[in-house]
Amino acid sequence: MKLAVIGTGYVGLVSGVCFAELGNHVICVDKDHAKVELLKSGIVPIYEPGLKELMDSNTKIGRLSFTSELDQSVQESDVIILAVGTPSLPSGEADLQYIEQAARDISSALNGFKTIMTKSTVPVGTNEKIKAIIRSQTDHEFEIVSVPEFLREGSAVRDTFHPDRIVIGIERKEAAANIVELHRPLTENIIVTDIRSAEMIKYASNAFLATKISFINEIANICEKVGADVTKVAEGMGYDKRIGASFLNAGIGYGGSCFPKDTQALIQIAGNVDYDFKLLKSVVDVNNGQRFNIIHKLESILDDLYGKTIAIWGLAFKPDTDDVRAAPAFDIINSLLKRGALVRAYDPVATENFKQSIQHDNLYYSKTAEDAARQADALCIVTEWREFRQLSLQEIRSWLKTPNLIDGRNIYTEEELLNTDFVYYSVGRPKLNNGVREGAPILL
Ligand SMILES: NC(=O)c1ccc[n+]([C@@H]2O[C@H](COP(=O)([O-])OP(=O)(O)OC[C@H]3O[C@@H](n4cnc5c(N)ncnc54)[C@H](O)[C@@H]3O)[C@@H](O)[C@H]2O)c1
Ligand SMILES: O=c1ccn([C@@H]2O[C@H](COP(=O)(O)OP(=O)(O)O[C@H]3O[C@H](CO)[C@@H](O)[C@H](O)[C@H]3O)[C@@H](O)[C@H]2O)c(=O)[nH]1
Repeated sequence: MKLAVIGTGYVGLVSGVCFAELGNHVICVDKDHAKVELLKSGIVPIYEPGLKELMDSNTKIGRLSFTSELDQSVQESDVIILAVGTPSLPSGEADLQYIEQAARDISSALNGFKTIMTKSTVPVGTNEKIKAIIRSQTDHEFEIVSVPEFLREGSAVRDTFHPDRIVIGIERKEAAANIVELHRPLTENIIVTDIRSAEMIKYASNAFLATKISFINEIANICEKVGADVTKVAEGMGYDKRIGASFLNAGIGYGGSCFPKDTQALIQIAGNVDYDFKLLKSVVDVNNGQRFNIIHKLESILDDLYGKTIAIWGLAFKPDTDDVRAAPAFDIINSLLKRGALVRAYDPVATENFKQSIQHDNLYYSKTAEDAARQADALCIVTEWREFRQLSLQEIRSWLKTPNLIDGRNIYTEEELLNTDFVYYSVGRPKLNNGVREGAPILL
């Protein structure tokens, strides 16, 4: 099949490359000329494991190309895939300006029947708007299909080749054949439904996953007070197939370009039809507070943070990505700077992106984990990069001025802390002091 992918961000680029790998001819289009030039010269503008190799091999054999010329790409393709951004407006609603512009751009280029497939996450009713925009500008026939994307950053290539399901929302089920065929090599789990339900499946899925995270984080906060261990609690819950073990990792809360924006957007979608989505509002509230537990824990050890040196390991919103959109590290670092702390931050790949948003006299970006930790009064683990896990606690101890470790992602076990002199705070597990549990009240 011949495909044009509009928007070469995390979703568009990964989808384009993977569809090419499946044997389709793919033209990736972006209005960002600098990005297109990078892609043309073989440089992947994002960090995503496994993407570069597939991009290179498919470009080489001529199945994959990059351009800013939308008209020609649309005219040469059977299926047009919309993968432009839908960020949040200040109100929390999804900003549809990019997708509406892309719809206008496509409509003026149409030269015959096309299938227009929306992968961007869009509020219920948006595909109908897209249809109306295109209909108002062309007499050519076209079919609108909503195929929401469920990939995760950091494992986007793997997720694209092994999706749990493909959701296809379409007005006339009989028109779905080519889109089913396009996705058939990926999974047997293909659900064909109406467009509004497809749009809602995407928001409901993200909102549910966000709810799981806030739920376990609240359980973790209670565990800290009653002397229980949330990792054991989650394990015990997870064996119940109705609950499931995934997405029960307690920590500093969710970030990224999807959960924060999509939960807000769903609250707005509900609000627009006079429905007060109380549960989801609480999920967001819990998440917004969770990251500050790191600050409270630091203050409980160091008291006043003014003039203290705090090392931050991890700036990306999760490991294996350079994406810092809505990363909890922003709030944590800003809060430390506000208290007069000196911050030494390190991330294996996301530093450059992070730097573009915060520069401050008291914020130093280190080139190594060791450099960030040197002579620090405390070390905070904000993102669970594998690199951090591979360092020995003895080594880390030798770099720090005082052995204070705040593990926001529970990367160490209690056993590993035995025989060390760390003051160790994690999330939802008892505080350890010199390897010994401290402060857990005994419940009778
Ligand atoms: N990032 C994810 O993990 C993920 C996963 C699932 C769904 N989504 C959804 O997919 C959509 C895209 O997300 P993303 O993270 O890939 O966005 P992104 O910001 O990384 O990329 C969007 C790209 O679209 C380009 N663009 C915008 N308007 C254009 C136009 N008119 N013509 C050509 N190019 C245009 C931009 O220049 C940019 O390169 C969003 O709706 C998002 O919610 C994202
Ligand atoms: O048990 C968990 C799992 C995740 N997180 C956090 O949740 C956020 C999101 O993580 P993840 O879902 O792995 O990454 P995303 O790339 O944001 O992917 C989510 O958002 C995408 C965009 O809509 C969807 O396509 C994916 O299905 C959905 O998982 C990150 O900050 C994680 O640290 C936790 O705190 N605990």
